[in-house]
Amino acid sequence: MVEFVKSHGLGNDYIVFDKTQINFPLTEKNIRLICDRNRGVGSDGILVLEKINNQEFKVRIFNPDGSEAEKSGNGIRILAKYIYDYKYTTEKEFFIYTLGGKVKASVIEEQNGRAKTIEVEMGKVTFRSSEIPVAGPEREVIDEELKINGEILKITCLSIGNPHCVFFVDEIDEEKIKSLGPKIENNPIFPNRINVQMVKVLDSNKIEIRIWERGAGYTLASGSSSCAAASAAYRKGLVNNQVEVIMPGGTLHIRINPDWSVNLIGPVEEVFKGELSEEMLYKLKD
Ligand SMILES: N[C@H](CCC[C@H](N)C(=O)O)C(=O)O
Repeated sequence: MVEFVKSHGLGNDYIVFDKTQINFPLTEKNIRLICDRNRGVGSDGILVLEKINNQEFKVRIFNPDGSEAEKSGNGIRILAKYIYDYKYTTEKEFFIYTLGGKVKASVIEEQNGRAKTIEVEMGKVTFRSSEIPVAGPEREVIDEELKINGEILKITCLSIGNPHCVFFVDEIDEEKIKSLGPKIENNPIFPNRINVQMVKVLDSNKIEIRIWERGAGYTLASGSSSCAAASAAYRKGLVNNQVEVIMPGGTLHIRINPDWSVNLIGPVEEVFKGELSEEMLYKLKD
């Protein structure tokens, strides 16, 4: 029997598996099938948890297209809630190793022994082209021109473990992010592809964003995208170091520290628990 929990962070939903229960290969085909909203469980991604000890955990993060991600802000909050609620730890603060580095999660609000609000130390951002990566000469990618759809965009790119491409607008336009998103995501100057954010600065402590995620497409919220958009705006002097990031799914609170490490605070909700049926497991093992 393969059990899972389905949770979301502001409408960005993930399926959580315990690694010890997984008895099928984590192939692209299988990840795509499980994340399929018609033929599978359906989600914006999969988290596979491995316990190291009472305070250290490891996670693999998968996008619904089957690709593996280095980091996920909503994913880490969802995983932290799972670790706490299902008593994998006796602590309220613990570390999670991701492909994009070690992060620290803290349960900062709970109700009846279940985590409601999580803070994540997401790691440091870098604007260096070689660390994102962005093709071309070694440089910081700030306000560079990129031609997309015959339009010249000014982009600021960074990594917080996973890669992000940020552009600023006067007015949010959902159709525009849905048309530009895939063209930017898959542009050859991004060897590992890239997550995309359209950003409208509302005031010195508030931005509104729309997201096109690498390997997932349009999502209602994204933690790492929130960190990236806030960091790009801060680097350009458009906001202070504490930023509310407003998305269709809700608001996340970001703090950019002097060393360019970024903290993220936001809610998590568990929706249901389930188990993969024998028929599904038969397909996954095929
Ligand atoms: N699609 C992302 C991973 C998930 C990020 C997002 N869901 C978040 O909350 O940070 C990537 O390939 O880097």
